[in-house]
Amino acid sequence: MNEAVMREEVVAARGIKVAFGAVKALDGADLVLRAGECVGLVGHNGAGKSTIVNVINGGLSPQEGTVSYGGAAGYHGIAAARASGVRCVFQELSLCPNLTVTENVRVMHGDLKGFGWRRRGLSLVSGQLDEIFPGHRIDCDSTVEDLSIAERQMVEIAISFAACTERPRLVILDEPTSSLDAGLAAQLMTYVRRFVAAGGSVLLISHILGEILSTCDRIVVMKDGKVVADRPATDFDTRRLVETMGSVVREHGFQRTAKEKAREPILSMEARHGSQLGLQAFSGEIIGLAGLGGHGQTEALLDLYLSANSNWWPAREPKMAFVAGDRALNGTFSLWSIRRNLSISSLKALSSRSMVDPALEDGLSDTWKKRIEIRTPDMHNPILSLSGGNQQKVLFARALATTARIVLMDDPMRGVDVGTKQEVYEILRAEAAAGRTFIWYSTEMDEIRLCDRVYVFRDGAIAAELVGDQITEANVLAASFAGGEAA
Ligand SMILES: Nc1ncnc2c1ncn2[C@@H]1O[C@H](COP(=O)(O)OP(=O)(O)OP(=O)(O)O)[C@@H](O)[C@H]1O
Repeated sequence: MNEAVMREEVVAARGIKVAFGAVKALDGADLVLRAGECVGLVGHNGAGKSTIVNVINGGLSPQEGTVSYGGAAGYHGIAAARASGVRCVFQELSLCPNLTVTENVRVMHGDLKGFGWRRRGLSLVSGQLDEIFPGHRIDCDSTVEDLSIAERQMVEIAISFAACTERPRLVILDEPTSSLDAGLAAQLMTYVRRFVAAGGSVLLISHILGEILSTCDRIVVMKDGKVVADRPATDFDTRRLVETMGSVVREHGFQRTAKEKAREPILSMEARHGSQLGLQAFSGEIIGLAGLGGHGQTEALLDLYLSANSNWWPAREPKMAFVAGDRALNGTFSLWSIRRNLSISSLKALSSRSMVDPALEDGLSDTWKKRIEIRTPDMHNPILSLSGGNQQKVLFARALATTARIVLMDDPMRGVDVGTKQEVYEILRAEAAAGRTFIWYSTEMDEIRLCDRVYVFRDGAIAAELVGDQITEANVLAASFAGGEAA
């Protein structure tokens, strides 16, 4: 018997079937997690990853199959999972926005009670934050809605790993680094390895294949509700992983454009916060905003957007479209259908005599459903019936479907699978070649490398402008830290 099989079973889900109406979210999936291992779970958007997490977490009862905790089949549910030491950091963050960080610890840890709980909760979460993200600057007395999306993600991760009366045995991390910059993501992965070395178990779900390959001991690949591979991580490299997921690795032979300077910029932002550098965008360029997360990139995008649009009366033909990064907060209309979520920014083009033409609206939604493969049987279904990555695709389609000449993107690829990302990159290239301009904040270096020109942000200001071959990870990192010199 090999070592993995001998290790103690923390959770085992076998033969799991879950259907939502006509959609078979899980179609006989197996997933076994053991102590002392980090398992990577990958698959295309809608493959069933979050659904199997909900089953393991006890929040969803399967129509068929069994779930056992600690090797003993028995009661299944949230309480059983919790009692077995299962904790989960959800893709759609679940902190209460109107409570402080410490009060959220109290909500998540029912055993934190009695006199002095606030003081104990504060030291629990701040200690855990220090351990996972040394050097973080989160004030645990602040209200969650005042934190950035990255800080909220960090807090939720810290609360899940924190041991109040009992240590967690299995922590499920569903897209934990989607809002973290490379430095914070690396800190988290280092901590995950420490937790696993001490006997803990981690299930890591991510579309960033590099972190799966470098952090996990075993990788499980899902496709259309089934597990199609379950092997040691050493059996995979990026290409094999992508192919097992059912996508094809494409080489990007993008030709960077050198269009600037000769013409008038179509957009500019003055230098700020003591920097000498402002931002200029020319027609047909893809401009990247890089740097450590939370250093003013999102604020710069919002300022650019508000410089051309009213924030209370939407223009009928806006000059700029905006793809929001925090889809739950300011991206999706959660009570609307997928189709309405997609068409909302194109109403003028879809209207005749001031009335929206349903046939045109259906045409638009069918076109984009095919173009970026929105996985749903019916675009009239509610937006929340989509998996997270598919919701993000709808936000993308909403912006690209407009006639806006400039598209601002606030780290828009969060949770989008690798196959779709490649499709979207090609759409961006084609649209840029046709004259559209993209200003793209991304926390992923692979995306920053696809840009024609990059502005690196530091402390709210532009610290460096990199063009063409200057766009390297080393130069971005050097400019991201005070005293660093980009080559
Ligand atoms: N509450 C629901 N109602 C209807 N369909 C649902 C519901 N939840 C999930 N689904 C469907 O089940 C399938 C699996 O979704 P799931 O969220 O598990 O995918 P995923 O692999 O986590 O995707 P992603 O990478 O985008 O997060 C999808 O087709 C999704 O649309």
